[in-house]
Amino acid sequence: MISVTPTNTQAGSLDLANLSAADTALEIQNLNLHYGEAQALYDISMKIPKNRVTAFIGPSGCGKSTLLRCINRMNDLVEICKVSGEIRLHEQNIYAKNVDVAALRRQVGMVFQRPNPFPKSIYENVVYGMRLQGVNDRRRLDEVVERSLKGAALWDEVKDRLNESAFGLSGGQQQRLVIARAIAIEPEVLLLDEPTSALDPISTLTIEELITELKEQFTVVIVTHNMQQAARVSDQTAFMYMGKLIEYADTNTLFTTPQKKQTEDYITGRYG
Ligand SMILES: Nc1ncnc2c1ncn2[C@@H]1O[C@H](COP(=O)(O)OP(=O)(O)OP(=O)(O)O)[C@@H](O)[C@H]1O
Repeated sequence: MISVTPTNTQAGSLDLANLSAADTALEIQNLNLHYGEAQALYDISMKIPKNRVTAFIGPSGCGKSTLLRCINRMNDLVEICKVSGEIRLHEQNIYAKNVDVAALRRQVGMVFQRPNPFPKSIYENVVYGMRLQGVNDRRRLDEVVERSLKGAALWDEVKDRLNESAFGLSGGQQQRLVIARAIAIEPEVLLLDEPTSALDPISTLTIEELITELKEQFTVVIVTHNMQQAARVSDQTAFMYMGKLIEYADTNTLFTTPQKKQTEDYITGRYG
């Protein structure tokens, strides 16, 4: 008995195994990852389609966040972490020696589980990345602030208090501010690591609606513990177990007719 019913209005199904280059945002190939002696990812290969939402699901410790963090090389910050294999963005392996990691992280933005606004005003949080790039033209920054806050469905709530501290916002508003900060520099890919797990149900719903809008402009990859959330927001779902990619399919297909017994056991709540 399948307990999760996909409810989102998913984009039409894609042949994920044979995705054309034009439809592919990222291609992960034979990715293996070790933390010291312990292997956390085993030979992961998958194509992540453009302008869609891809969810990584699976029981705690299966490697979802590790895989997500490989996509913008956040794992570089972990000294004992060793990666082999490739992740290609525009045909370029992001693990190649000549890659500018700061530039990669501008193309591949990330939002974490807990909202992490900077101790600055709402306005300065949004323009932080622009200022780092040396942009100080007020009119241009004003435009970015309005566009990004509208894009993060926060503008109407904060337009009259842009110079107030970001810490005065609710948790859900802070998470949307962090999304506005991430999209202000116009990345191509947005990585969301359990973005609603610290939020109340209403804020969660707002962020889920936002994710569906964001895919028009960005490729979104989300890690979630919550299968209902994956079913609501994602177009494709990857089920991982013990560091392996067990099944990757359109969300509707994965939740209604899983091909692997491990997937079926997980989505029907038999383990995890
Ligand atoms: N910095 C680290 N150093 C050593 N081991 C790590 C590190 N980060 C993760 N691991 C290990 O890698 C494995 C995968 O962890 P990861 O956090 O990617 O799983 P997850 O599926 O995202 O789990 P959760 O849903 O609980 O967040 C686990 O065994 C974890 O203990």
